Amino acid sequence: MIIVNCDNCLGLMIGNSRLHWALFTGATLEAAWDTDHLPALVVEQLIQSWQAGEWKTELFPDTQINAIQIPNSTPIPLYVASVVPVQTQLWQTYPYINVITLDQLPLHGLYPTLGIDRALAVLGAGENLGFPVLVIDGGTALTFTGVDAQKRLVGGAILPGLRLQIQSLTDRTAALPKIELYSEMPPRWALNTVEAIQSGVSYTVLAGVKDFIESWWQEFPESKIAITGGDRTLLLVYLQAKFPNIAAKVIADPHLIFWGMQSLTINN
Ligand SMILES: Nc1ncnc2c1ncn2[C@@H]1O[C@H](COP(=O)(O)OP(=O)(O)O)[C@@H](O)[C@H]1O
Ligand SMILES: CC(C)(COP(=O)(O)O)[C@@H](O)C(=O)NCCC(=O)O
Ligand SMILES: [K+]
Repeated sequence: MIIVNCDNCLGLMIGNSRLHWALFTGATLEAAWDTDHLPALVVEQLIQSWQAGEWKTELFPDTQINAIQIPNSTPIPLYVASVVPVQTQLWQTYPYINVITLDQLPLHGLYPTLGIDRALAVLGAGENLGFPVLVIDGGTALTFTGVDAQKRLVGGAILPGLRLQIQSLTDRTAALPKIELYSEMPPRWALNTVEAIQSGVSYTVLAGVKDFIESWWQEFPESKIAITGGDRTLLLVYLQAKFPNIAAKVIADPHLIFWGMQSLTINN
């Protein structure tokens, strides 16, 4: 297991849609924000500044980090977890990078190709809420990841996330338009194309989520369930609309991956 030792350090989770950033001071999560994947030139600029101990917060306009006064000082340590190897590559020239890998986590029974985002999120959820725990991550992919009381991976599942489902219909059909999902459950029996897509995606995903949760509770009746990722709020609103009793027991938390990183810090 690695020990993350930091006064001021950056955490970076590289997802398939976006970058997820965190500023830690010791074991405290001071700020978290998301950006798009960055062009190589911007990455170069950041690397050079951080090496000189300068934060370059102006490169993250309109994000939480701009509200924080951080003194420039020594080179800034960067802890990276990534499920996108070409994006990881961009940061590899930074001398103060630490790439977090599965073997560094205090979890058992992980299979070698498991996503580090899933492992960190389920670790973070378990450290905060207790084990066993099930994590639902509504990201580019929608994933379920469950760990038992002994911190052993029980298993999980992967399906296309909400945006990806809609996008794949638009991309691979002639007649289906580009649409957005609304923050409310649409009517099930649609009478137009837009609502038909909205209905199809939201009702089937919701039925799947409910089924995975109920199945998990059959094995682990006392287990906490946490939901994270860019679609967590939408999924929870859908769940509240159709299955309020289940929704009431699902805990939404955008920072599970960073709680996982935080649990590795020396000050923790
Ligand atoms: N600015 C955004 N860019 C991309 N996805 C977004 C954005 N805001 C909300 N989302 C939603 O978040 C989901 C992606 O979740 P996210 O956790 O960012 O993915 P990843 O961790 O794979 O990068 C998409 O399905 C989309 O519906
Ligand atoms: C399933 C994922 C694509 C999810 O990535 P994300 O949606 O968070 O960008 C990622 O966790 C991954 O690449 N996993 C490797 C395969 C596995 O977990 O079994
Ligand atoms: K994710």
